[in-house]
Amino acid sequence: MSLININPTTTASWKELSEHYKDIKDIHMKSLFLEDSDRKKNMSLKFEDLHLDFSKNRISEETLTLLLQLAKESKLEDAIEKYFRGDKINATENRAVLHTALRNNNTEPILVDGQDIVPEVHETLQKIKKFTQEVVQGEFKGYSGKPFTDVVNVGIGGSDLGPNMVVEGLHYYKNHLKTHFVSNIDGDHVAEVLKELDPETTLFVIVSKTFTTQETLTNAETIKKWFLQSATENDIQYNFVAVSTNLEKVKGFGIAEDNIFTMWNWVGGRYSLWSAVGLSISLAIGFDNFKNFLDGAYAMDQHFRKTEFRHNIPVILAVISIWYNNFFGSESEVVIPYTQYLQKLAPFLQQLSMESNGKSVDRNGEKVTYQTGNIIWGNTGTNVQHAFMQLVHQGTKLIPVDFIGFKESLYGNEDHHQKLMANYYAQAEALFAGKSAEEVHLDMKVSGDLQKINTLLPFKVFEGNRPSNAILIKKLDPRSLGSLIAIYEHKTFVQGIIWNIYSFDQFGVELGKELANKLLVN
Ligand SMILES: O=P(O)(O)OC[C@H]1O[C@H](O)[C@H](O)[C@@H](O)[C@@H]1O
Repeated sequence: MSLININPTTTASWKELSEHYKDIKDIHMKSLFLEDSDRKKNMSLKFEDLHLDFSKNRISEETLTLLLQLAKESKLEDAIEKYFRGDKINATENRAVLHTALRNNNTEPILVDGQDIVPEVHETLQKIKKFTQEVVQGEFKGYSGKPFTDVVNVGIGGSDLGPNMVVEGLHYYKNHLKTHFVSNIDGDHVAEVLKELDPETTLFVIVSKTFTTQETLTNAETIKKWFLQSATENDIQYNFVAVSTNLEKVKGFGIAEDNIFTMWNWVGGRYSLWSAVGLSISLAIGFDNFKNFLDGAYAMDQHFRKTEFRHNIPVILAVISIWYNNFFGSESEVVIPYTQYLQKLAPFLQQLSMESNGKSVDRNGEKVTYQTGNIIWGNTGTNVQHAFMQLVHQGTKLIPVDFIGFKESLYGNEDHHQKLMANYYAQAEALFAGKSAEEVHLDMKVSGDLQKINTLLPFKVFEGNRPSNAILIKKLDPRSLGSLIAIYEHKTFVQGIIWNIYSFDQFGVELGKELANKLLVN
Protein backbone atom coordinates (compact mmCIF):
# COMPACT_ATOMS: atom_id res chain seq x y z
CA MET A 1 0.00 0.00 0.00
CA SER A 2 1.43 3.35 -0.92
CA LEU A 3 1.38 6.53 1.09
CA ILE A 4 -1.65 8.76 1.14
CA ASN A 5 -1.20 11.94 -0.85
CA ILE A 6 -2.05 15.18 0.88
CA ASN A 7 -0.87 18.63 -0.09
CA PRO A 8 -0.04 20.09 3.34
CA THR A 9 -1.05 23.60 2.34
CA THR A 10 -4.63 22.46 1.72
CA THR A 11 -5.10 21.18 5.28
CA ALA A 12 -7.10 23.11 7.87
CA SER A 13 -4.13 23.10 10.26
CA TRP A 14 -1.78 24.67 7.68
CA LYS A 15 -4.24 27.52 7.22
CA GLU A 16 -4.58 27.94 10.95
CA LEU A 17 -0.82 27.85 11.35
CA SER A 18 -0.47 30.64 8.78
CA GLU A 19 -2.84 32.80 10.86
CA HIS A 20 -1.25 31.74 14.11
CA TYR A 21 2.20 32.65 12.77
CA LYS A 22 1.09 36.29 12.51
CA ASP A 23 0.23 36.25 16.22
CA ILE A 24 3.46 34.66 17.36
CA LYS A 25 6.16 35.97 15.05
CA ASP A 26 6.88 39.07 17.11
CA ILE A 27 6.53 37.50 20.54
CA HIS A 28 9.76 37.09 22.48
CA MET A 29 10.30 33.67 24.00
CA LYS A 30 10.93 35.42 27.30
CA SER A 31 7.26 36.33 27.54
CA LEU A 32 6.28 32.75 26.72
CA PHE A 33 8.34 31.66 29.73
CA LEU A 34 6.65 34.31 31.87
CA GLU A 35 3.23 33.04 30.86
CA ASP A 36 4.02 29.47 31.86
CA SER A 37 6.29 28.95 34.83
CA ASP A 38 6.44 25.23 34.00
CA ARG A 39 7.34 25.77 30.36
CA LYS A 40 10.72 24.06 30.61
CA LYS A 41 9.17 21.01 32.23
CA ASN A 42 6.20 20.98 29.87
CA MET A 43 8.42 21.26 26.84
CA SER A 44 10.89 18.57 27.77
CA LEU A 45 10.89 14.90 26.87
CA LYS A 46 12.86 12.01 28.21
CA PHE A 47 13.92 8.78 26.58
CA GLU A 48 16.23 6.44 28.50
CA ASP A 49 19.28 8.60 29.32
CA LEU A 50 18.42 11.21 26.73
CA HIS A 51 16.67 14.45 27.59
CA LEU A 52 15.23 16.86 25.04
CA ASP A 53 14.47 20.42 26.08
CA PHE A 54 12.56 22.18 23.30
CA SER A 55 11.27 25.03 25.44
CA LYS A 56 13.55 27.60 23.77
CA ASN A 57 11.52 27.63 20.59
CA ARG A 58 9.17 30.27 19.23
CA ILE A 59 6.16 28.13 19.91
CA SER A 60 3.29 28.07 22.35
CA GLU A 61 1.28 25.03 23.37
CA GLU A 62 -1.24 26.14 20.73
CA THR A 63 1.50 26.12 18.05
CA LEU A 64 2.34 22.57 19.01
CA THR A 65 -1.27 21.49 18.91
CA LEU A 66 -1.64 22.90 15.41
CA LEU A 67 1.64 21.40 14.20
CA LEU A 68 0.66 18.00 15.55
CA GLN A 69 -2.73 18.43 13.93
CA LEU A 70 -0.87 18.98 10.66
CA ALA A 71 0.99 15.71 11.24
CA LYS A 72 -2.34 13.96 11.81
CA GLU A 73 -3.96 15.52 8.75
CA SER A 74 -0.91 14.38 6.76
CA LYS A 75 -1.80 10.82 7.84
CA LEU A 76 1.47 10.38 9.69
CA GLU A 77 0.11 7.54 11.83
CA ASP A 78 -0.79 5.56 8.75
CA ALA A 79 2.61 6.33 7.18
CA ILE A 80 4.52 5.15 10.27
CA GLU A 81 2.74 1.81 10.17
CA LYS A 82 3.48 1.39 6.48
CA TYR A 83 7.12 2.32 7.06
CA PHE A 84 7.70 -0.26 9.79
CA ARG A 85 5.72 -3.09 8.30
CA GLY A 86 7.50 -2.95 4.95
CA ASP A 87 4.99 -1.44 2.52
CA LYS A 88 6.57 -0.14 -0.65
CA ILE A 89 6.60 3.47 0.46
CA ASN A 90 9.58 4.19 -1.80
CA ALA A 91 7.08 4.17 -4.66
CA THR A 92 9.30 5.70 -7.35
CA GLU A 93 11.68 2.76 -6.95
CA ASN A 94 8.94 0.30 -5.98
CA ARG A 95 10.77 -0.63 -2.78
CA ALA A 96 10.07 -1.05 0.90
CA VAL A 97 12.07 1.05 3.36
CA LEU A 98 13.23 -1.24 6.10
CA HIS A 99 16.42 -0.03 7.76
CA THR A 100 14.40 -0.45 10.97
CA ALA A 101 14.28 -4.23 10.32
CA LEU A 102 18.09 -4.35 10.49
CA ARG A 103 18.03 -3.46 14.18
CA ASN A 104 14.81 -5.23 15.02
CA ASN A 105 15.38 -7.33 18.09
CA ASN A 106 12.46 -9.70 17.73
CA THR A 107 11.70 -12.49 15.32
CA GLU A 108 8.21 -11.43 14.28
CA PRO A 109 8.03 -11.77 10.49
CA ILE A 110 8.38 -8.71 8.26
CA LEU A 111 7.20 -9.47 4.75
CA VAL A 112 8.64 -8.08 1.55
CA ASP A 113 6.97 -9.48 -1.58
CA GLY A 114 5.40 -12.13 0.61
CA GLN A 115 8.73 -13.27 2.00
CA ASP A 116 9.86 -12.94 5.61
CA ILE A 117 13.14 -10.99 5.62
CA VAL A 118 13.89 -11.40 9.33
CA PRO A 119 15.81 -14.73 9.04
CA GLU A 120 18.21 -13.36 6.40
CA VAL A 121 18.77 -10.19 8.43
CA HIS A 122 19.74 -12.31 11.43
CA GLU A 123 21.88 -14.59 9.29
CA THR A 124 23.89 -11.64 7.97
CA LEU A 125 24.23 -10.27 11.48
CA GLN A 126 25.64 -13.63 12.58
CA LYS A 127 28.07 -13.52 9.69
CA ILE A 128 29.18 -10.01 10.75
CA LYS A 129 29.62 -11.29 14.30
CA LYS A 130 31.69 -14.31 13.31
CA PHE A 131 33.86 -12.37 10.88
CA THR A 132 34.43 -9.57 13.39
CA GLN A 133 35.51 -12.00 16.08
CA GLU A 134 37.85 -13.83 13.72
CA VAL A 135 39.51 -10.64 12.47
CA VAL A 136 39.78 -9.01 15.90
CA GLN A 137 41.20 -12.15 17.46
CA GLY A 138 43.64 -12.59 14.59
CA GLU A 139 42.17 -15.88 13.34
CA PHE A 140 41.16 -14.58 9.94
CA LYS A 141 44.54 -13.57 8.57
CA GLY A 142 46.02 -11.77 5.59
CA TYR A 143 47.53 -13.64 2.63
CA SER A 144 50.93 -14.13 4.25
CA GLY A 145 49.48 -15.53 7.48
CA LYS A 146 49.83 -12.40 9.61
CA PRO A 147 46.87 -11.01 11.60
CA PHE A 148 45.35 -7.76 10.40
CA THR A 149 46.44 -4.44 11.84
CA ASP A 150 44.47 -2.12 9.54
CA VAL A 151 41.02 -2.00 7.95
CA VAL A 152 40.20 0.21 4.98
CA ASN A 153 36.57 0.99 4.18
CA VAL A 154 36.27 1.83 0.49
CA GLY A 155 32.91 3.43 -0.34
CA ILE A 156 31.21 6.78 -0.85
CA GLY A 157 27.98 8.52 0.20
CA GLY A 158 25.95 6.16 2.36
CA SER A 159 28.70 3.57 2.08
CA ASP A 160 31.15 5.92 3.75
CA LEU A 161 29.57 8.74 5.76
CA GLY A 162 27.71 6.61 8.32
CA PRO A 163 30.50 4.13 9.12
CA ASN A 164 33.07 6.93 9.08
CA MET A 165 31.04 9.09 11.48
CA VAL A 166 30.32 6.22 13.87
CA VAL A 167 33.87 4.82 13.91
CA GLU A 168 35.13 8.29 14.81
CA GLY A 169 32.19 8.92 17.14
CA LEU A 170 32.90 5.74 19.12
CA HIS A 171 36.68 5.97 18.96
CA TYR A 172 36.83 5.64 22.74
CA TYR A 173 35.51 2.07 22.39
CA LYS A 174 37.95 1.10 19.65
CA ASN A 175 40.13 -2.00 19.61
CA HIS A 176 43.66 -2.36 18.21
CA LEU A 177 42.63 -2.30 14.53
CA LYS A 178 43.29 0.97 12.78
CA THR A 179 40.40 2.02 10.54
CA HIS A 180 40.79 4.13 7.40
CA PHE A 181 38.29 5.47 4.89
CA VAL A 182 38.74 6.05 1.18
CA SER A 183 35.85 7.74 -0.62
CA ASN A 184 36.81 10.50 -3.02
CA ILE A 185 37.73 9.74 -6.63
CA ASP A 186 40.61 12.13 -6.09
CA GLY A 187 43.60 9.80 -6.49
CA ASP A 188 45.45 11.69 -3.79
CA HIS A 189 42.93 10.42 -1.24
CA VAL A 190 43.66 6.76 -1.85
CA ALA A 191 47.38 7.45 -2.27
CA GLU A 192 47.60 9.13 1.13
CA VAL A 193 45.85 6.19 2.78
CA LEU A 194 47.86 3.49 1.01
CA LYS A 195 51.22 5.02 1.76
CA GLU A 196 50.77 4.15 5.43
CA LEU A 197 49.72 0.55 4.86
CA ASP A 198 51.28 -2.86 4.64
CA PRO A 199 49.45 -5.08 2.10
CA GLU A 200 50.10 -8.16 4.23
CA THR A 201 48.22 -6.86 7.25
CA THR A 202 45.51 -4.70 5.70
CA LEU A 203 41.93 -5.80 5.21
CA PHE A 204 39.99 -3.96 2.50
CA VAL A 205 36.23 -3.70 2.85
CA ILE A 206 34.73 -2.61 -0.47
CA VAL A 207 31.29 -1.21 0.23
CA SER A 208 28.89 -0.39 -2.54
CA LYS A 209 25.22 -1.21 -2.55
CA THR A 210 25.13 -1.19 -6.35
CA PHE A 211 28.79 -2.01 -7.03
CA THR A 212 28.56 0.36 -9.98
CA THR A 213 29.67 3.57 -8.27
CA GLN A 214 32.51 5.15 -10.22
CA GLU A 215 34.44 6.38 -7.19
CA THR A 216 34.34 3.10 -5.29
CA LEU A 217 35.16 0.90 -8.27
CA THR A 218 38.03 3.15 -9.33
CA ASN A 219 39.47 3.22 -5.83
CA ALA A 220 39.01 -0.53 -5.46
CA GLU A 221 40.85 -1.15 -8.75
CA THR A 222 43.70 1.15 -7.71
CA ILE A 223 43.97 -0.66 -4.39
CA LYS A 224 43.89 -4.04 -6.12
CA LYS A 225 46.77 -2.97 -8.41
CA TRP A 226 48.76 -1.77 -5.42
CA PHE A 227 48.03 -5.03 -3.60
CA LEU A 228 49.06 -7.17 -6.57
CA GLN A 229 52.48 -5.57 -6.54
CA SER A 230 53.15 -7.70 -3.46
CA ALA A 231 50.59 -10.49 -3.72
CA THR A 232 48.87 -12.72 -6.29
CA GLU A 233 45.30 -12.79 -7.64
CA ASN A 234 44.68 -15.82 -5.45
CA ASP A 235 45.56 -13.76 -2.37
CA ILE A 236 42.65 -11.36 -2.93
CA GLN A 237 40.38 -13.81 -1.09
CA TYR A 238 42.36 -13.21 2.12
CA ASN A 239 42.55 -9.44 2.12
CA PHE A 240 39.39 -8.24 0.37
CA VAL A 241 35.77 -8.47 1.43
CA ALA A 242 32.76 -6.69 -0.02
CA VAL A 243 29.36 -5.44 1.04
CA SER A 244 26.84 -5.21 -1.79
CA THR A 245 23.51 -6.25 -3.28
CA ASN A 246 25.24 -6.94 -6.58
CA LEU A 247 26.84 -10.36 -6.06
CA GLU A 248 27.76 -10.96 -9.69
CA LYS A 249 29.69 -7.70 -9.99
CA VAL A 250 31.55 -8.36 -6.74
CA LYS A 251 32.57 -11.81 -7.92
CA GLY A 252 33.68 -10.27 -11.21
CA PHE A 253 36.04 -8.07 -9.22
CA GLY A 254 37.64 -11.20 -7.80
CA ILE A 255 36.25 -11.30 -4.29
CA ALA A 256 35.46 -14.77 -2.96
CA GLU A 257 31.80 -15.61 -2.48
CA ASP A 258 32.32 -16.33 1.23
CA ASN A 259 33.72 -12.84 1.64
CA ILE A 260 30.59 -11.12 0.38
CA PHE A 261 28.19 -9.59 2.88
CA THR A 262 24.80 -9.10 1.36
CA MET A 263 22.47 -6.17 1.76
CA TRP A 264 19.08 -5.56 0.23
CA ASN A 265 17.45 -3.05 -2.04
CA TRP A 266 15.01 -2.14 0.75
CA VAL A 267 17.88 -0.42 2.59
CA GLY A 268 18.65 3.06 1.29
CA GLY A 269 22.35 3.99 1.11
CA ARG A 270 22.04 6.82 3.63
CA TYR A 271 20.18 4.49 6.04
CA SER A 272 22.53 1.55 5.55
CA LEU A 273 25.00 1.82 8.42
CA TRP A 274 22.85 -0.69 10.36
CA SER A 275 23.43 -3.35 7.70
CA ALA A 276 26.71 -4.99 6.70
CA VAL A 277 27.67 -1.49 5.49
CA GLY A 278 28.46 -1.07 9.18
CA LEU A 279 31.02 -3.89 9.01
CA SER A 280 33.89 -1.49 9.54
CA ILE A 281 32.08 -0.20 12.66
CA SER A 282 31.79 -3.74 14.01
CA LEU A 283 35.46 -4.42 13.18
CA ALA A 284 36.54 -1.20 14.87
CA ILE A 285 34.61 -1.48 18.14
CA GLY A 286 33.80 -5.19 18.28
CA PHE A 287 30.50 -6.92 17.60
CA ASP A 288 29.06 -6.48 21.13
CA ASN A 289 29.40 -2.73 20.85
CA PHE A 290 27.97 -2.82 17.33
CA LYS A 291 24.99 -4.77 18.68
CA ASN A 292 24.49 -2.19 21.44
CA PHE A 293 24.51 0.47 18.76
CA LEU A 294 21.74 -1.39 16.87
CA ASP A 295 19.82 -1.89 20.12
CA GLY A 296 19.90 1.83 20.85
CA ALA A 297 18.35 2.52 17.47
CA TYR A 298 15.78 -0.24 17.98
CA ALA A 299 14.73 1.27 21.30
CA MET A 300 14.23 4.63 19.59
CA ASP A 301 12.20 2.88 16.86
CA GLN A 302 9.85 1.57 19.54
CA HIS A 303 9.54 5.04 21.06
CA PHE A 304 8.80 6.57 17.66
CA ARG A 305 6.34 3.89 16.63
CA LYS A 306 4.39 3.72 19.88
CA THR A 307 4.45 7.14 21.52
CA GLU A 308 1.67 9.61 20.88
CA PHE A 309 2.87 12.63 18.97
CA ARG A 310 2.99 15.18 21.81
CA HIS A 311 5.60 13.05 23.60
CA ASN A 312 7.32 11.65 20.55
CA ILE A 313 10.86 13.02 20.19
CA PRO A 314 11.36 12.62 16.41
CA VAL A 315 7.84 13.96 15.71
CA ILE A 316 8.32 17.00 17.93
CA LEU A 317 11.70 17.82 16.37
CA ALA A 318 10.27 17.37 12.88
CA VAL A 319 7.27 19.63 13.32
CA ILE A 320 9.24 22.38 15.05
CA SER A 321 11.66 22.33 12.16
CA ILE A 322 8.72 22.60 9.71
CA TRP A 323 7.43 25.57 11.71
CA TYR A 324 10.66 27.47 11.05
CA ASN A 325 11.15 26.25 7.49
CA ASN A 326 7.63 26.80 6.21
CA PHE A 327 6.31 29.66 8.32
CA PHE A 328 9.32 31.67 9.50
CA GLY A 329 11.13 31.09 6.18
CA SER A 330 14.28 29.67 7.78
CA GLU A 331 16.44 27.99 5.20
CA SER A 332 18.89 26.09 7.33
CA GLU A 333 19.44 24.33 10.61
CA VAL A 334 22.66 23.94 12.49
CA VAL A 335 23.60 20.89 14.55
CA ILE A 336 26.28 21.34 17.19
CA PRO A 337 27.43 18.37 19.23
CA TYR A 338 29.48 19.34 22.28
CA THR A 339 31.95 16.50 21.83
CA GLN A 340 34.87 16.36 19.47
CA TYR A 341 34.04 12.72 18.71
CA LEU A 342 31.01 13.75 16.65
CA GLN A 343 32.84 15.98 14.22
CA LYS A 344 31.43 14.01 11.30
CA LEU A 345 27.83 14.11 12.51
CA ALA A 346 26.95 17.13 10.37
CA PRO A 347 28.19 15.65 7.05
CA PHE A 348 26.31 12.45 7.88
CA LEU A 349 23.10 14.36 8.64
CA GLN A 350 23.56 16.39 5.48
CA GLN A 351 23.25 13.28 3.35
CA LEU A 352 20.51 11.82 5.53
CA SER A 353 18.30 14.87 5.43
CA MET A 354 19.26 16.70 2.24
CA GLU A 355 19.41 13.66 -0.06
CA SER A 356 16.12 12.45 1.41
CA ASN A 357 14.11 15.64 1.40
CA GLY A 358 15.79 17.78 -1.25
CA LYS A 359 12.81 17.33 -3.57
CA SER A 360 10.60 19.80 -5.40
CA VAL A 361 7.99 17.45 -6.83
CA ASP A 362 5.27 16.03 -4.59
CA ARG A 363 3.96 12.49 -4.45
CA ASN A 364 1.51 13.34 -7.23
CA GLY A 365 4.41 14.26 -9.50
CA GLU A 366 3.47 17.92 -9.27
CA LYS A 367 5.73 20.84 -8.47
CA VAL A 368 5.43 21.80 -4.83
CA THR A 369 4.34 25.31 -3.94
CA TYR A 370 6.04 25.34 -0.54
CA GLN A 371 9.53 24.85 0.84
CA THR A 372 10.84 21.33 1.48
CA GLY A 373 14.31 20.07 2.59
CA ASN A 374 16.33 22.00 5.11
CA ILE A 375 19.95 22.89 4.61
CA ILE A 376 21.85 21.15 7.41
CA TRP A 377 25.23 22.24 8.60
CA GLY A 378 27.31 22.28 11.74
CA ASN A 379 30.45 21.33 13.56
CA THR A 380 31.48 20.73 17.13
CA GLY A 381 31.23 23.02 20.13
CA THR A 382 33.19 24.88 21.38
CA ASN A 383 35.07 25.28 18.07
CA VAL A 384 32.02 26.77 16.33
CA GLN A 385 31.78 29.56 18.90
CA HIS A 386 35.08 30.88 17.55
CA ALA A 387 33.95 30.46 13.97
CA PHE A 388 30.42 30.71 12.60
CA MET A 389 28.33 31.41 15.72
CA GLN A 390 28.66 35.17 15.18
CA LEU A 391 26.19 34.84 12.31
CA VAL A 392 23.81 32.68 14.32
CA HIS A 393 23.82 35.21 17.21
CA GLN A 394 23.77 38.51 15.34
CA GLY A 395 23.25 37.82 11.63
CA THR A 396 20.11 38.58 9.65
CA LYS A 397 18.98 34.97 9.31
CA LEU A 398 16.95 32.92 11.72
CA ILE A 399 18.86 29.65 12.13
CA PRO A 400 17.44 27.13 14.59
CA VAL A 401 20.10 25.13 16.44
CA ASP A 402 20.26 21.63 17.85
CA PHE A 403 22.74 21.55 20.71
CA ILE A 404 23.80 18.02 21.67
CA GLY A 405 25.60 17.65 24.98
CA PHE A 406 26.79 14.78 27.19
CA LYS A 407 26.65 14.82 30.97
CA GLU A 408 29.77 12.72 31.37
CA SER A 409 33.11 13.05 29.69
CA LEU A 410 34.61 9.74 28.64
CA TYR A 411 38.03 10.29 30.18
CA GLY A 412 36.50 11.96 33.22
CA ASN A 413 38.41 15.21 32.99
CA GLU A 414 36.09 17.29 35.15
CA ASP A 415 37.81 20.62 34.66
CA HIS A 416 37.49 20.44 30.87
CA HIS A 417 34.04 18.98 31.01
CA GLN A 418 32.62 21.65 33.27
CA LYS A 419 33.96 24.31 30.94
CA LEU A 420 32.62 22.48 27.90
CA MET A 421 29.15 22.15 29.40
CA ALA A 422 29.12 25.73 30.66
CA ASN A 423 29.53 26.72 27.03
CA TYR A 424 26.82 24.30 25.90
CA TYR A 425 24.31 25.94 28.26
CA ALA A 426 25.58 29.48 27.69
CA GLN A 427 25.15 29.37 23.92
CA ALA A 428 21.50 28.38 24.16
CA GLU A 429 20.90 31.02 26.82
CA ALA A 430 22.59 33.76 24.79
CA LEU A 431 20.56 32.89 21.70
CA PHE A 432 17.40 32.86 23.77
CA ALA A 433 17.77 35.88 26.01
CA GLY A 434 20.11 38.09 23.99
CA LYS A 435 21.39 41.30 25.51
CA SER A 436 19.29 44.45 25.43
CA ALA A 437 20.54 48.01 24.87
CA GLU A 438 19.94 48.70 28.58
CA GLU A 439 22.07 45.74 29.61
CA VAL A 440 24.85 46.71 27.22
CA HIS A 441 24.65 50.29 28.49
CA LEU A 442 24.96 49.15 32.08
CA ASP A 443 27.93 46.90 31.31
CA MET A 444 29.78 49.64 29.51
CA LYS A 445 29.17 52.06 32.35
CA VAL A 446 30.56 49.58 34.82
CA SER A 447 33.65 49.01 32.75
CA GLY A 448 34.19 52.76 32.47
CA ASP A 449 33.62 52.80 28.72
CA LEU A 450 31.35 55.85 28.95
CA GLN A 451 32.59 57.79 25.95
CA LYS A 452 32.24 54.76 23.68
CA ILE A 453 28.67 54.01 24.69
CA ASN A 454 26.93 55.90 21.95
CA THR A 455 29.11 54.68 19.13
CA LEU A 456 29.43 51.04 20.13
CA LEU A 457 26.09 50.32 21.72
CA PRO A 458 24.18 49.17 18.60
CA PHE A 459 26.91 46.71 17.69
CA LYS A 460 26.87 45.10 21.07
CA VAL A 461 23.15 44.47 21.32
CA PHE A 462 21.94 40.88 20.88
CA GLU A 463 18.29 40.62 19.88
CA GLY A 464 17.95 37.12 21.29
CA ASN A 465 14.73 35.22 20.59
CA ARG A 466 16.76 32.77 18.51
CA PRO A 467 15.58 29.21 18.86
CA SER A 468 17.38 26.05 19.86
CA ASN A 469 16.73 22.50 21.01
CA ALA A 470 18.94 21.07 23.71
CA ILE A 471 19.55 17.33 23.58
CA LEU A 472 21.36 16.17 26.69
CA ILE A 473 22.61 12.58 26.89
CA LYS A 474 24.21 10.90 29.87
CA LYS A 475 27.18 9.52 28.00
CA LEU A 476 28.39 9.02 24.45
CA ASP A 477 28.31 5.25 23.99
CA PRO A 478 27.17 2.82 21.28
CA ARG A 479 23.60 2.65 22.56
CA SER A 480 23.06 6.39 22.94
CA LEU A 481 24.62 7.12 19.55
CA GLY A 482 22.33 4.50 17.96
CA SER A 483 19.29 6.21 19.48
CA LEU A 484 20.49 9.66 18.47
CA ILE A 485 20.94 8.69 14.81
CA ALA A 486 17.53 6.99 14.77
CA ILE A 487 15.96 10.24 16.05
CA TYR A 488 17.31 12.11 13.03
CA GLU A 489 16.28 9.33 10.63
CA HIS A 490 12.70 9.43 11.89
CA LYS A 491 12.66 13.23 11.96
CA THR A 492 13.60 13.15 8.27
CA PHE A 493 10.86 10.62 7.59
CA VAL A 494 8.18 12.69 9.35
CA GLN A 495 9.13 15.79 7.41
CA GLY A 496 8.97 13.94 4.09
CA ILE A 497 5.50 12.68 4.96
CA ILE A 498 4.22 16.16 5.85
CA TRP A 499 5.83 17.73 2.77
CA ASN A 500 4.17 15.02 0.66
CA ILE A 501 7.40 14.09 -1.08
CA TYR A 502 9.26 10.83 -1.62
CA SER A 503 12.17 10.74 0.81
CA PHE A 504 13.79 7.51 -0.27
CA ASP A 505 14.90 8.07 -3.85
CA GLN A 506 17.70 10.37 -5.05
CA PHE A 507 17.28 10.97 -8.76
CA GLY A 508 18.87 14.38 -8.28
CA VAL A 509 22.33 12.84 -8.05
CA GLU A 510 22.13 11.15 -11.46
CA LEU A 511 22.52 13.98 -13.97
CA GLY A 512 25.97 15.00 -12.75
CA LYS A 513 27.13 11.37 -12.96
CA GLU A 514 25.82 11.05 -16.53
CA LEU A 515 27.52 14.23 -17.64
CA ALA A 516 30.82 13.25 -16.04
CA ASN A 517 30.66 9.90 -17.84
CA LYS A 518 29.95 11.63 -21.17
CA LEU A 519 32.93 13.91 -20.64
CA LEU A 520 35.12 10.88 -19.99
CA VAL A 521 34.02 9.16 -23.19
CA ASN A 522 34.64 12.23 -25.38
O1 LIG B 1 26.66 2.24 -2.15
P1 LIG B 1 26.72 2.74 -3.54
O2 LIG B 1 25.79 1.98 -4.46
O3 LIG B 1 28.12 2.73 -4.06
O4 LIG B 1 26.21 4.21 -3.55
C1 LIG B 1 26.88 5.25 -2.91
C2 LIG B 1 26.10 6.55 -2.94
O5 LIG B 1 26.00 7.04 -4.25
C3 LIG B 1 24.79 7.47 -4.82
O6 LIG B 1 25.06 8.33 -5.88
C4 LIG B 1 23.79 8.07 -3.90
O7 LIG B 1 23.70 9.45 -4.02
C5 LIG B 1 24.00 7.73 -2.43
O8 LIG B 1 22.75 7.64 -1.83
C6 LIG B 1 24.75 6.45 -2.26
O9 LIG B 1 24.90 6.20 -0.89
